[in-house]
Amino acid sequence: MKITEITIRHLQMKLKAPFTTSFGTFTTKEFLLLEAKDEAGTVGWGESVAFNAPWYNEETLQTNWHMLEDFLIPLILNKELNHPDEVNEIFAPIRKNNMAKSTLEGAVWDIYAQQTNQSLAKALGGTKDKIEVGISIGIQESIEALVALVDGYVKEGYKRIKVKIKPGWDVDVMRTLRENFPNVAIMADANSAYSLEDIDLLKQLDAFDLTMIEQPLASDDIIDHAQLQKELKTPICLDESIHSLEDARKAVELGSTKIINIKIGRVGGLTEAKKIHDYCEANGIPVWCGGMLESGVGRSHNVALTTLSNFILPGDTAGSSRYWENDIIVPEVVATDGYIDVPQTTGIGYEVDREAVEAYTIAKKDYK
Ligand SMILES: O=C(O)CCC(=O)c1ccccc1C(=O)O
Ligand SMILES: [Mg+2]
Repeated sequence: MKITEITIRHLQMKLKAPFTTSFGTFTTKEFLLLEAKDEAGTVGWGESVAFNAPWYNEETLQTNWHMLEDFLIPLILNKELNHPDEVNEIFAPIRKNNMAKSTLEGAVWDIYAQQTNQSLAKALGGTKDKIEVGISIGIQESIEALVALVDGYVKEGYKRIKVKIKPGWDVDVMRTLRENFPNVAIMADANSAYSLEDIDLLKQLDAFDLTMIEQPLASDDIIDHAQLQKELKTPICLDESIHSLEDARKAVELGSTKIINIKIGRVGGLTEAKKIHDYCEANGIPVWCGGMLESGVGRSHNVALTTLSNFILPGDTAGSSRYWENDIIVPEVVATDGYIDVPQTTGIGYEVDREAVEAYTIAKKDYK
């Protein structure tokens, strides 16, 4: 397999409803979509999950474009590749910039799956033909509004409800949810809004039988999380702090995390995501697939990854219609009773709707 042509597009899609986390509110989603073609004409797709501002991590879609254009694409274009795992090795000398790396690596995986006549899920070693999904709900105007939203999603069948928390929107919110939904799997995601000084507040969350608390402390920390986990009954799940297999190993050895949220972009691609998955499986650490408000392309990669056996907990990969009026893939990703059927056709298993892509594109550049 040899990639001979690449196109980067900058897309802008309006979210159906604003999504608020402890670090900011999204009303539209801007992202890069990467199309790669090999010498046989096979087309593969990758999505950058970097946002337009460095809130979640230090990358932005503009830094991703720079890294892809000036460093990553030149390393891959016209190079003979036998397997997508080689991309992970080729990119290794370039530090960090994981979301940029993952954008191109994902497209290579899609092409590889098609060239070997299998679904991306099978190419990754996945075993499930349907996956269990949960949903992530942003910070709302009022607790009543949140309860009404959760009620709707529970009735739709989502297998786990995650809510965003921040100082001032935490203990009362979680108590009210537990009172209203005694039998639902509920968790909280703080996106690094707390420090060890908040330990008494965080301990109050232990009363609500939460499945886990995600990334309560600093985005680059694994030391304080270990301290916090000693004092908490609720399992800690790391998101922002884990960028590689090495990070995962250190966090697990220190006792900083009992569960890991794997995001393909954050860890630099599907190969590294698989490595973290395999390490966690061998060490009794359940994983689940996080989300970054992806379009259908990124979503399809998340669906494929979630078919690996140690994705035991429901992920954040909700159906397309939870985010978009019109997604850029056909069919859209559909969640029914909290399950998504994994497509069996080759590659990502969904057709990219080129008309929709063009309609959302605000910039574009070709590389040969
Ligand atoms: O529905 C999704 O895609 C997941 C939403 C979500 O929780 C999230 C959205 C944007 C940035 C960070 C996060 C997160 O998991 O921390
Ligand atoms: Mg998170």
